[in-house]
Amino acid sequence: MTAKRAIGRHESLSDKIHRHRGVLLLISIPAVLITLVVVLMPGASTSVVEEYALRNSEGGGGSDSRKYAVIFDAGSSGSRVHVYCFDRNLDLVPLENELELFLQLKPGLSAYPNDPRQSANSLVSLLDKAEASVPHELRPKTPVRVGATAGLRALGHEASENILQAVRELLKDRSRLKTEANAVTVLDGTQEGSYQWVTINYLLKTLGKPYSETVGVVDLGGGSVQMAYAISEEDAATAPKPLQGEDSYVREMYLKGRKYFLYVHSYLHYGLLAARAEILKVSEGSNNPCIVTGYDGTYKYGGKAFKAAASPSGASLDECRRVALNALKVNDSLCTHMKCTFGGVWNGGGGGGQKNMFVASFFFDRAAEAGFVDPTQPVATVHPADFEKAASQACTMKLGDGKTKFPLVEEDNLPYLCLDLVYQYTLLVDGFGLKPSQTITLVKKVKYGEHAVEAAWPLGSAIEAVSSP
Ligand SMILES: O=c1[nH]cnc2c1ncn2[C@@H]1O[C@H](COP(=O)(O)OP(=O)(O)O)[C@@H](O)[C@H]1O
Ligand SMILES: [Ca+2]
Repeated sequence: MTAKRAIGRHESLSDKIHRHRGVLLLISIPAVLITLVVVLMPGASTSVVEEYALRNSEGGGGSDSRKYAVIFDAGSSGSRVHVYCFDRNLDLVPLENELELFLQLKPGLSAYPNDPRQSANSLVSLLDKAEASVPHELRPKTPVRVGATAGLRALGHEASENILQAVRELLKDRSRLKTEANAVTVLDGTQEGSYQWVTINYLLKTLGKPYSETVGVVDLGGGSVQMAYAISEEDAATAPKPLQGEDSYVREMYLKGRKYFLYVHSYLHYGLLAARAEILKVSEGSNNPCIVTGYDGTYKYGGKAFKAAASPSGASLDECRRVALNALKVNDSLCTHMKCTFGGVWNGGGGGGQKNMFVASFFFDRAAEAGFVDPTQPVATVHPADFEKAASQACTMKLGDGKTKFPLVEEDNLPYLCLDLVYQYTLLVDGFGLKPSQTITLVKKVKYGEHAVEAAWPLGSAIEAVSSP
């Protein structure tokens, strides 16, 4: 019975084919022609092969779920690019051997205040290499962002806008990457601080946990310094209202299913290189107790020159501390809030989110140069007091002995080693109110699986870029 029905169906199918052979011929001729064109056209056949190769190289996972992001960090002292690749769970996946492509060069965009085109062109080599690391067919889907920080902030609106416009044109002319609206901007300081907080907590896998289990961050750049940490909803409700033109103290963020209230503040002109100028301004053209004994020169910052000369009696830790406190404006009479850091800025109220502090950028670099952390390790556990201890040695040395006493310090930094270390100690203890004995983590990179990723704000920006629809 079954066999009979099958035969019957076979017969009727061939009958049908026979009856409709004219229509079938009409359909099949264009189909064959289209197939021939697709296979023979050079462009089309290349893309078919490339997609196949990509799928194979990814072990069958498919490229569809992978998202790349290219983020430029246009910092005050240099430009850098980071390329990240995320899987569909928003976990980082390796590009080649590392979890990110990271390239950097000096100087930054703000070194060309009067030549926007040259400023933008300084990014060309970074752009070309970053783009080349993104698979061909994913480039038009891959967001590229350029975030400029303190260097362009300090240049003022017109000069910085001209440079950003030249960067937008460079991306349009030279790149196939996707530029969203507002992809090329000066980040405001609170944005920069919150991206840094997201970066570190993402890499530590503390995102999604209660706020008191997250870590706080300090990022000491060349031009500005940021602090960010999560606070309770109740503390957020009591945050002082920002004055007109100021950034608000609290950002609400929704991450991994949890709402966070992030205290964040950025201090323009208090990055390490800018703070040198502030400290030299205090002694206004005369000798300065922070300058290493035996040095007499000028310090250039932001297009201005400052006299940087040691006093005949040499540098002094105590006197340098006084000058640093003066430059920081650690002065309670400025504070109209319950408790301030410095310059009249609210301190955020402290709490569990500030218990563990991850302190990045120049804090790590100077500690490594001064020799009390290992530069080959991604993180180091120290205490603010370690900066004071190193400062007491730097402030009593003679310039001529610098190279033997501190062999890792870059030559240009030697005259300023006492100043830098005193400033860093003063910033942590008198500025941010940390105890000298508190354990803090100096961080250059954060381990993520077998790899380590740069502890810098661009990852936070990349996560936002690939999460938005
Ligand atoms: O990706 C990074 N990884 C580690 N350190 C970084 C990275 N980007 C910047 N830094 C640190 O920041 C310092 C310079 O700050 P930057 O030029 O970004 O100033 P800004 O943040 O005030 O604009 C560098 O010397 C370095 O210590
Ligand atoms: Ca920076």
